[in-house]
Amino acid sequence: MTVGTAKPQYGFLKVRGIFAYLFCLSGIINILALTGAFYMLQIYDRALTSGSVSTLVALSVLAIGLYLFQGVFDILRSQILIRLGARLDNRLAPFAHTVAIEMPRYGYSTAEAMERGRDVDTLRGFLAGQGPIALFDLPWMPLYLAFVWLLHPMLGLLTIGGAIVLGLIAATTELMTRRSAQSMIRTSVTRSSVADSNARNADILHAMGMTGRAVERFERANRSHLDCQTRTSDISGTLSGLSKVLRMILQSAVLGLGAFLAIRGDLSPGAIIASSIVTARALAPVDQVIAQWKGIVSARRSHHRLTETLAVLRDKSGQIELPSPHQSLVVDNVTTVAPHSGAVLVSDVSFALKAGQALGLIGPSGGGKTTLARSILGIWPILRGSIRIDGADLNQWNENFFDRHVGYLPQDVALMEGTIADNISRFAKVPDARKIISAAKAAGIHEMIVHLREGYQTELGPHGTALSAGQRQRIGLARALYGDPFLVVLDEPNSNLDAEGEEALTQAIASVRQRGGILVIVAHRPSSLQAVDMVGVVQNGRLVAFGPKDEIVQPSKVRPLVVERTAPSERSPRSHVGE
Ligand SMILES: Nc1ncnc2c1ncn2[C@@H]1O[C@H](COP(=O)(O)OP(=O)(O)OP(=O)(O)O)[C@@H](O)[C@H]1O
Repeated sequence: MTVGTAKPQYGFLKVRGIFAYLFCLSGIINILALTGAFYMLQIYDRALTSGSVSTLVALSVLAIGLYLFQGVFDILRSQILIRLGARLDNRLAPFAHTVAIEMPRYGYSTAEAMERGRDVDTLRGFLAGQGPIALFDLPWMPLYLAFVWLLHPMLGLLTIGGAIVLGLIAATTELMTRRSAQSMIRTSVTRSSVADSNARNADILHAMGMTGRAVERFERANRSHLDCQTRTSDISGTLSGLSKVLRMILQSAVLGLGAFLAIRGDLSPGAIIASSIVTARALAPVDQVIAQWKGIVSARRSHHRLTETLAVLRDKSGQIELPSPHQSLVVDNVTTVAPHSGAVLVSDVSFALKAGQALGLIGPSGGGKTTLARSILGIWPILRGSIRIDGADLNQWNENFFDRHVGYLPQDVALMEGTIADNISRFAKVPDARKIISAAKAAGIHEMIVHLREGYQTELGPHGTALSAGQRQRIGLARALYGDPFLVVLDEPNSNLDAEGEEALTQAIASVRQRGGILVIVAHRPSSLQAVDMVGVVQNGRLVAFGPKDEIVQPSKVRPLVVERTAPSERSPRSHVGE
């Protein structure tokens, strides 16, 4: 999957320096964390034995100073991690969102696509939590083990043994939760898909009394997600509890062993307390890592997916801006497959159009007209062949080309939340009022718009719900015509139009031709073909006929525009409709 956008700032790689800095900072914090142990050693073995109050005061002042330092470094570390999360978010969110927008084109569900956007949130949330702190502290564990070893090798051995057991628990947590964590993502995506589909089809659910069943469907998806979540939490919760108990046992065991060694005269009383403090501190990160395991796994998964996401973003920013197209559209031997299933939907289609020509695509329902229109615009990636505009492959044109020189009206119109002016101007940063009005006039909807109370500033709800289907279609047409694009593709633009709308459409097609543009229209009604000069018949995924309208559609037989449906295995030779 390649996506044309600005150059991705690969935030992950650039944070390596910060990670090194955080590692060193964690080193300082961990060294300072030995303060308590040293303080105990000095109090018991020096101040108490000498009975010197001034030594006690000096040691206490020093300890307080070191604690304060540790606190400052701790705050610094967590602030850096929070800012790192925000910085990653800033850099990655636009790219993750671009991919989320692109994914449905490749057959992914909206819920799967939205998951990419959530990955950025997951990663930022993780960086602001306790997980990374535990991970940064973990490598400094040997420092504490060495300290305990120096106090007495037997204490060192006991602590190392405890650390190994806790490490094994962490590894078991990873192994046992891996599979259920994956199922959790799957069930979460399914749940979001069901919720999304129910919300989108609210009208149908209400009108046909399907709400109850829709809720049941959601409940089932929700239950299986919750089951997965419970299983994962059960495993990590149990192992986390076990590790906590073990840590407490170990701490007491260190105290006990220390006391035993002290009784034998091998250890000072101060060392007993110090070893207990240090053991607790040494094992805390392992404990934390186990407790935070769910978050760590989610963050790792999000990181992995974002890395993949960024890898597929192809940089088109350096691409040379080609001159404005003004000559031709060539569809050369194009074969398109369905995203995901890989089924061939359109095969070996070739035709060429010159500036000033308009092509009407006709044929039976399901024949492949929409798929061909989508392939021409690069919405669905083509498997074989090429689409060339003024000789240059579609891949060579950058996003500016599509913005300035392409107009598209899809079958389902798809207006966005915003004003009518926003929608017509394609959400231009600086909308050009002249162009908006001219596009609205070309679509024959200017009068209707100015009669609205807010005129061009009328806010459309999500999906343009404030308008009728015919009005939405005409605003969609105006959006396709905005800025006089060179290539205009209209997919059944008249399915909701009245006679006046049809007339405006015919005029719009004629004016695209007059100004030297190229227009492709997917048509079901003969009336849409009035202003076109070329006709192509798409049947069973093939262009079975292509040529001047007068040759392809015989006026006496205009009715049979809808070609008889043939079995998918039959491949018709080139033929003329109505012959
Ligand atoms: N997302 C998809 N995944 C798989 N197959 C698809 C997808 N969309 C469409 N198809 C299949 O591709 C074939 C062509 O569909 P297409 O929408 O291009 O036909 P059409 O000629 O535009 O039909 P209509 O006139 O009814 O709009 C159909 O058999 C359809 O089932």
